[in-house]
Amino acid sequence: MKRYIFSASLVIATLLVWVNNIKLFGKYDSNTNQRTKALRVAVIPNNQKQVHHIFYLKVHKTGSSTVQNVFLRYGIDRDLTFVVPNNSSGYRNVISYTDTAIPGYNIIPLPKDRHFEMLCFHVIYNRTALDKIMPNDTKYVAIVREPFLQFDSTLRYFKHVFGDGQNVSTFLKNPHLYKNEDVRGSFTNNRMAFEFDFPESLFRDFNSHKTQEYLKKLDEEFDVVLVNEYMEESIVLLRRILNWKVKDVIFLILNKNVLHTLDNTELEKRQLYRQYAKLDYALYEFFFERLWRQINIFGQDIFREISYFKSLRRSVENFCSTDSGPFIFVQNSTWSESFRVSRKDCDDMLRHENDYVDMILPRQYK
Ligand SMILES: Nc1ncnc2c1ncn2[C@@H]1O[C@H](COP(=O)(O)OS(=O)(=O)O)[C@@H](OP(=O)(O)O)[C@H]1O
Repeated sequence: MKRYIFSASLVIATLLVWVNNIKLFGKYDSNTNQRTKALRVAVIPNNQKQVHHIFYLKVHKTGSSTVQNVFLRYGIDRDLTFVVPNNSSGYRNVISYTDTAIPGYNIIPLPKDRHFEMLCFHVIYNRTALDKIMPNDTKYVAIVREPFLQFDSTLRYFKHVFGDGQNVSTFLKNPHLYKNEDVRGSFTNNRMAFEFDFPESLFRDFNSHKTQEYLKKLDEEFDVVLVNEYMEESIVLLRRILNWKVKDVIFLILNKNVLHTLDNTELEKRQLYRQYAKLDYALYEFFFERLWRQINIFGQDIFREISYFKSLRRSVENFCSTDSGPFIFVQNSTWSESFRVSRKDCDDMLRHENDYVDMILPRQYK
């Protein structure tokens, strides 16, 4: 009888683990019957080394500067070698608005006896080209934002080009009448998808099947895609996958635009934009869903870390925006040893990327 109960319990336990795995690990690649890369990378042993090889796709108007600052701080502190723009874009902090990174064309050549470790300036993704400059074990990270908010942020940022937003509905009703249709030069034609290097034919002629095929490729190639609306959740996931310390990933919000264009025509504009920016919506929805699948792999503990991180960030934001002493002391926790956040840390978190370029250049190319 005892043996029967034991065997029955074992069967039930096995079934529970199996069901739980399906729930936690979610999607299986139908071709290989394997978990997709994003879900594999999330299961890392605790004793793994910190990741130093990173490509970060800094997608425009998604909160990308806030996250870039985390990479710049980390890389500078450890003297990592950055891929740096050579100013051919006209900007010191932009590799290219239209192309991927190409040595001798838009990036400064590799310093002697070093290899590139981090790329975090604006550039267009292209895996074949990036494989030529980044190490094989590079983690690929990117960021997306709810498409209409990304579009609205773009319009406000480039107000000198787009005006005060009055003509947006007219444009969205007939986008093909505008030169915006040339996807390479455009900041409003599915810009996020363009930066992710979606095939150009899909911008002219949307095809759901081909879009999903391309998303499958991105799913295999990117380790973490952060979602602006869940920034803290995304950053905690990133910290775990890179095996970095809590202090490394604290951030202050950068590049906030206080202007607002959202008004009583917003609903109409949203509907028109969804019709127009099909690639951006497909991209966002895909990685939104994937973010939560990845987070869930870590179980309840990651949710505790997220709420700890949110409250820590509030304290840091408060400290950095007031005149309240030279540092705050952060007690040790399940996720971190104790550490201090100093006035210098606040300055580092707020420093503009151009100032980081000025710090990187003399170190790498002395
Ligand atoms: N942490 C966090 N969470 C949510 N949103 C954030 C965050 N950090 C920056 N932002 C918002 O992102 C917008 C700026 O994006 P980028 O830094 O990518 O702009 S840029 O392309 O580098 O110019 C800009 O959006 P708008 O204010 O709507 O224009 C920022 O407010």
